[in-house]
Amino acid sequence: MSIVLGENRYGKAETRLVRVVRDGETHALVDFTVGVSLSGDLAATHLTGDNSGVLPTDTMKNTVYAFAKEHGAGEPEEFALLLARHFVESQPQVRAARVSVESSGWARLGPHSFRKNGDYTRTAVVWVTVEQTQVVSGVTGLTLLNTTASEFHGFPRDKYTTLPETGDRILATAVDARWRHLGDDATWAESFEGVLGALVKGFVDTYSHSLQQTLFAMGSHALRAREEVAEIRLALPNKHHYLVDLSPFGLTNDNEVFVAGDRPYGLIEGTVTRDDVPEALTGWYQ
Ligand SMILES: O=c1[nH]c(=O)c2[nH]c(=O)[nH]c2[nH]1
Repeated sequence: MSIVLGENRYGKAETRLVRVVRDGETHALVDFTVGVSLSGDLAATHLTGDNSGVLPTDTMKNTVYAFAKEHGAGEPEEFALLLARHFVESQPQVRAARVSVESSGWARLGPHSFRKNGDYTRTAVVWVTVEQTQVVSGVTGLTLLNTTASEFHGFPRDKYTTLPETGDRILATAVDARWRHLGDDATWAESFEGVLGALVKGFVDTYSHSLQQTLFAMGSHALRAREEVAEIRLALPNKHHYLVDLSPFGLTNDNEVFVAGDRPYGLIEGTVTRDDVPEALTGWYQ
């Protein structure tokens, strides 16, 4: 028996970057959380402690800030590509770089005043290897709710099933979506807004018999709306809303009073793909 080193990577997680662009009196603001992770010919440091190939994670953090000054921090995908390409091109032992950006939106209140948006986070993850580039955009925490047009029935029952069938319920979820681009040069902001709009439209316009059906409809809307997107991975928590029993108070409850459940919650996950696109790098949605 021998013990061998398996897959490994290293990097700097969650570098917090705020970049202000001063255009006279009017300022613009970008708020990114950046993750860098490198892999390649890095066995020596694990096996013998030879650090000759280990670009310090501190340097990765510094590069994020220096690039924000030198190149600006534009679209998350663009900034991530710039960083990932830099690490692969400048460090021969690095064969692949994964750079993630979480972008928090700030709504303008005045020339230099902003209010933080809490309704969702935009994300980008890029992988750059010596041969390949892959860009994945996404959104997390986009909470959507329909007060009707949702049923759930026809499911199997066993001796542990207590869930009543319903022909009218609240359907709510916090969308975690990632979509893989076919290329690496989309018009990122427009593409993001397009996918976001399509996902929301898919949720709103679908008469749902299950969150699974809604997931496929949302993914299909996104792929139909944006030809630059190859596939989309959705993770949809089912944010259950339970009818409150008002009968002890002599009151009826005709789908009007609910308790919003917290945990546990159903978690519906799936990928919606065009059937004619090249394969992704494995684990592209991670
Ligand atoms: O849309 C739903 N899908 C399920 O798989 C499920 N399971 C459950 O208990 N409620 C629901 N709702």
